[in-house]
Amino acid sequence: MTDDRILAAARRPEDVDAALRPKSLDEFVGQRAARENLRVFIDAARQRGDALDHVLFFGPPGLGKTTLAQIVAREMGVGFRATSGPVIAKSGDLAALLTNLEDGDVLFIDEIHRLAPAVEEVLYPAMEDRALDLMIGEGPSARSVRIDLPRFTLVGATTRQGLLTTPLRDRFGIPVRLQFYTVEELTRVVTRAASLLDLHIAPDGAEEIARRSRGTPRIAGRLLRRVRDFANVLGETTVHARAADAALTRLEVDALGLDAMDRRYLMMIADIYRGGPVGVETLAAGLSEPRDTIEEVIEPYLIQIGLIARTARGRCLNAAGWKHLGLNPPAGAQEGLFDA
Ligand SMILES: Nc1ncnc2c1ncn2[C@@H]1O[C@H](COP(=O)(O)OP(=O)(O)OP(=O)(O)O)[C@@H](O)[C@H]1O
Ligand SMILES: [Mg+2]
Repeated sequence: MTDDRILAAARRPEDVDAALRPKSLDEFVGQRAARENLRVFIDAARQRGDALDHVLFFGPPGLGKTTLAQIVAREMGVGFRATSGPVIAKSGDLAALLTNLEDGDVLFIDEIHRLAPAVEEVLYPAMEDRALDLMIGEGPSARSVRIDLPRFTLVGATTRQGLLTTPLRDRFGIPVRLQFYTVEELTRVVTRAASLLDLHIAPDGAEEIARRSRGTPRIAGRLLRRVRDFANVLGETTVHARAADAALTRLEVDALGLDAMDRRYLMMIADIYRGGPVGVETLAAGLSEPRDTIEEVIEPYLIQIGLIARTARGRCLNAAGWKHLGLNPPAGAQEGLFDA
C-alpha cells in the first residue's frame, strides 16, 4: 500500500535519483547550517591532511542523506564505499569491508540503526582507534589480536536516530540533523531538476510542485516527473501553475501536498477517535500499516506542518488538522490543549 503512494518518501526503483543528485556542497540546495558546518570541517581536515571525523546524517527519508554522504567523499577527494546496516550480517563481513578500505576513504553505512549488535561491537574500536580486534582460536587458547586500519571516515545515515545505541551515537564527531525543506528551497530544487530533465517550467509551476512535495526533495523530483508526463500528453511546452495543479490534483495530491494515505490517517483520528489522543499501535492496526511507516514516513511531516501533535498519551488532531479535513472538532475534543 505505502509503496504505491506517489508521496511516499521512500526511494523507489523508478526514481533514478542519481541523475538529479547534486554533486557538490555548492550545488546542494537548502540545509544551510549543515552545509556551512560541513564546509568548515571538510576544509579543516583537508588542511591538516587528515581524514574527516565520522559523520552521522539523520532525518526523514528523501531529504538528502545519501546525497550528502557522496558529496562528503567527493569534497574530501577520497573513495566512497557504500553498504547498509541490514546487509552486514556477520562481524567478519564488516571486518572485510574495513580492511579493504584505502587511506582516507568514506565508508557509508545506510540504515545504520539496523546493524546487528555483534557487528556494532566491531565498529567501536574501528571508529575510535582505527583498529580491529580479532579473536584468534577458540576456547581457553583464544586470544585477541589488534590490527591497524587505514584512516577512514564512517558516514552513517538513519531515519531513526532514537534507535541508535548510545555508544554508537557518541562515536560520531559530526552529527547532522536534516530538516524538511522550505517551499522556496524546494522551488529551487524543482527548477534545477527541470533543467536537468530539459523541461520548461514557469516559476509559478515550480512553486506549485514545491508546495505540494511534503518538504522533501525526493518527492519534488517524483512529482515533477509525473507533471511532465501530463504536460507531454497535453502538448504543453511550458509547465505553469495551472497545469501543475491539474496534474497533481489528478494524482490526488492535495493543496498541502497530502495524499490519500495521509488523509486516511487524519480521518481515522478525527472520525473514530474524536481527535485523539490515540496510540500509534492502534492507528497502525486500523490503517494496516507498519508502525515504523507511520512514525517515520507519515507523521513527521504532519507534525511539522502542525496538523497533528505527538503527546505522551498518543496522537491528537490539532485545529489545523480539523480545518484541513473540512470538519469541526467535536465539543470537548482534546485538540485545544495542544494548539496553544
Ligand atoms: N538539497 C538537495 N538539492 C537537490 N536535490 C536533492 C537535495 N537533497 C536530496 N535531493 C534529491 O532527492 C533525492 C533523494 O535524496 P537522498 O537519496 O539523498 O535521500 P535520503 O535522505 O538518503 O533518503 P533515504 O532516507 O530514503 O535513504 C535524490 O534524487 C536527490 O538528488
Ligand atoms: Mg538514502
